[in-house]
Amino acid sequence: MLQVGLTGGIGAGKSTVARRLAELGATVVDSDRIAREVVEPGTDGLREIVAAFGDDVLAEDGSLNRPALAAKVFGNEENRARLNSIVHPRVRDRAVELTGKAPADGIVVQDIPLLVENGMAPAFHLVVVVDADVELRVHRLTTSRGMDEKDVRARIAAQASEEQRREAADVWLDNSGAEEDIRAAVDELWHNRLLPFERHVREGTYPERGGPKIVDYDPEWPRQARRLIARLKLAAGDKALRVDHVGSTAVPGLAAKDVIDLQMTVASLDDADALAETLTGAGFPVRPEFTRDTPKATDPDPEHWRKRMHVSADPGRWANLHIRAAGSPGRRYALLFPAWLRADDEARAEYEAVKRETASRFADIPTYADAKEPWFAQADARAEAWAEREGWTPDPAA
Ligand SMILES: CC(C)(COP(=O)(O)OP(=O)(O)OC[C@H]1O[C@@H](n2cnc3c(N)ncnc32)[C@H](O)[C@@H]1O)[C@@H](O)C(=O)NCCC(=O)NCCS
Ligand SMILES: Nc1ncnc2c1ncn2[C@@H]1O[C@H](COP(=O)(O)OP(=O)(O)OP(=O)(O)O)[C@@H](O)[C@H]1O
Repeated sequence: MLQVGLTGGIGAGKSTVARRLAELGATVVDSDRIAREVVEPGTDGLREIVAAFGDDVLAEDGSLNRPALAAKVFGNEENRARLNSIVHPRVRDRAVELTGKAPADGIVVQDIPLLVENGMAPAFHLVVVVDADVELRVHRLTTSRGMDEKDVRARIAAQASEEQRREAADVWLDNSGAEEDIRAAVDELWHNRLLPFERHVREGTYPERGGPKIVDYDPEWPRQARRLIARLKLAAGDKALRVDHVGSTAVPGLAAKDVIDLQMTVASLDDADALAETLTGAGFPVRPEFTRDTPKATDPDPEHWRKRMHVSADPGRWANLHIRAAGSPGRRYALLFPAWLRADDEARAEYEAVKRETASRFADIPTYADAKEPWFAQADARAEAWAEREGWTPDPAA
C-alpha cells in the first residue's frame, strides 16, 4: 500500500485534486470530513468542545454551530490550539482505521489541511502540495464558496507559509491555472509516479536509472535529502543512530548524477538486517547484490567494508541508502569525502571534471565507477591529510 499525503492552504484546490485521484482509483481519506464526523451530535468530541467553549457554540438543534466556533478560534491562537487538541487526535484515529481498510495494493491519499503544521510529512511515502497564489485563493473562496474575506485571511494566517510547505513537498502542484490543467497534472502524477511507486514498494523492486548522466548541482538536493532522512528516521526508530546526506549531491556546487545518497549508521549490520523489511515498506527496498564497499588503502581488510544497500522505490526521486556500522571505515569515509570536497574548492573542481569526462566515455554505471577509481586512489590521501590538519571527525561532540 502506498501512503500519499495531500495538503495545501485553504482554497488551494486539495479537494479538486483529491476528487481526481479518487476517479483514478485512489482511496481518499478526507480529514475535513472526518473532523465533522467526530463532532456530530452525541459524540464525545462535541461534548468536549462545549465544555471548552460554552453552549454558544451549539446551534438550536444541538449540532455544532460552525461559524460561531470559527469566530472563536481563527484569530485566537490559544483557542485554536485547544480545539485542535480535541479534534485532531480523533481525526487521526479514524484516519488510521479507514486506511487499514484499503486494499493491500491500493494507493491511499490522505487529504490533510494541516499536514505540514502538524509535522506529519515523514509518515507518508510521498507528500503532494497543491498551491495557488493567496489572492487567487481568497478570490475563489469568496466568490464560488461565498466565504467571508476576513475569515479566509484569518485561516490563511493560522496556516503554514509557502516556504514551510515547500520544505515538505515531494510534489508541488500549481493550481493557478484552469481546472483541466490541474487534472492533467494529477493524471500525469498518477500514471508516471504513484502507480509505479506503489508497485515497487509492494514487489520490493525499484525503478530503472539508465547510465551515468551528470547534471549541474541542484540547490533542491539538500531539501530532498532532508525529507528522505526524516522518513527513514521515523521508519527505523532507535536502530538508526544517525542518517546523513552523503555522496556528491551533498557537496554544494558539485555536478553529480541525480541520485541522492544517504547513509544510515547502525550499531551493527544485524540491526540493518532487522530493518530490511521495515525499510522496504517505507519505500526503500533492498539491493541484495551490494554488500560491500571497495576497501581503501587505509584499511585493506574487506570484512571491515561490509554494508547493506537499499534504494528508493520512487521513480520520481532516485536515492540510495547505504547502511553502515558505527566505527566502520566505510561509514567514516562516506562522511569524510563530502566534507573534504565541501572545504576544498580545487579538489571539488578536479573531481567534477573527472566525473564529466568519465561519464562521457562510459555508458554503464559499474564501468563508470571503476574508471573513477584511480582518481580516488590519490584523492584519499589528500582527504585524510585534510582531516588530520583540520581535526575533522565523523562524530563531532554536540
Ligand atoms: C472551526 C471549524 C468548526 C470551522 O468549520 P468550517 O465548516 O467553517 O470549516 P471546515 O471545517 O470545513 O474547514 C475548512 C478549512 O478551514 C481550514 N481550517 C479548519 N480548521 C483549522 C485549524 N484548526 N487551523 C487552521 N486552519 C483550519 C482548513 O483549510 C480547512 O480545510 C472547523 O474548521 C474545525 O472544527 N476545525 C478544527 C479541526 C481542524 O483542524 N480541521 C482541519 C483539519 S483536520
Ligand atoms: N483551477 C481552478 N480554477 C478555478 N477554480 C478552481 C480551481 N481549482 C479549484 N477551484 C475552486 O476554488 C475553490 C477551492 O477549491 P477546493 O475546494 O478544491 O480547495 P481546497 O483546498 O480543498 O479548499 P479547503 O481548504 O477549503 O478544503 C472551489 O470552489 C473550487 O471549485
